[in-house]
Amino acid sequence: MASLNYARYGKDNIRVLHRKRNQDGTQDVTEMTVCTLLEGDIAASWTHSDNANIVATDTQKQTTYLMARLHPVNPPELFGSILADHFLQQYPHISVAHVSIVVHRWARMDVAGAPHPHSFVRDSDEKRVVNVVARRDKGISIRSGIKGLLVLKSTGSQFWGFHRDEYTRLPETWDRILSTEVEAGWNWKTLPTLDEVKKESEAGVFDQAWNDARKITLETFATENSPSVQNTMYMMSEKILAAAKGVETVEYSLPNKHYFEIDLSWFKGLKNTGEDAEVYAPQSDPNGLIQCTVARKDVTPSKL
Ligand SMILES: O=c1[nH]c(=O)c2[nH]c(=O)[nH]c2[nH]1
Repeated sequence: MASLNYARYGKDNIRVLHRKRNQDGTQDVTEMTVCTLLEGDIAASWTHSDNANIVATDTQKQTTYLMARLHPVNPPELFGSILADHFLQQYPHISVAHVSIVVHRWARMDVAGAPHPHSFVRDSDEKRVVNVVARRDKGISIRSGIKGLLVLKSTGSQFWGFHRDEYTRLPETWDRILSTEVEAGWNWKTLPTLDEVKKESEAGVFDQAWNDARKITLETFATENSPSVQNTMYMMSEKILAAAKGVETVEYSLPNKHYFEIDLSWFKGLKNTGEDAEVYAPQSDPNGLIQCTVARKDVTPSKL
């Protein structure tokens, strides 16, 4: 005998572009990729070929388009909560609704020195991401984040004092290139209702936290003389917790994208290592991968 231990289903890669016409004649665009996943009294579809309780994934897609037409799409934390809450309100047999949103960058173009009213450029692969989980009678949990923010510093990074034994080859360094593709997330205190999410949204806390987290990430990366990726990400996390009061935990996942020095001394004794290093070999793989979850002192981290 078998039993269905866990099931959820939905529509992934729902692509939406929203155009907003402003009173002053300018327009805004928001492009996002949405994933919806539902849980609840749905097992019979798997176990007994009974689809009566299945809200078709196509319906979930149509609902996503409709909600984007009927409600604000910004901030994504609010839109995700509206969509997730709708699934719980509309379908009593659905107990948990997951909505993930990836927002793609469209930065307003500067043309002849002025912001253009309706033209945009994809200036980076960086994404703003949001994961919303609405649980019936248990509130709305939101994780906000940044993905794909590629950064590099050509000095101001060290790595020394690490454990050494007969397996160690890596020399200590007091000056190296540091590069990473930032993946950062911050988990909000669970909000009891959609109205509470709306209040937070109207107070601007989600956009403020995203701006602060991005600024903190970039400024800490640039200005700290980093002793390790580990320490740098901890500094960033501490600052985000200080800046965003409604955030309970901060997570970072940072690949260490290595740039190796190249010994060129075989050519007439040419110096290209240590203080003389100018030409480096970027490495695509393997890469270090450093991760952490940082909580306020009074909150027990859930994933450590
Ligand atoms: O910042 C770093 N942390 C490490 O754990 C590590 N390991 C390594 O080889 N280089 C680095 N750099």
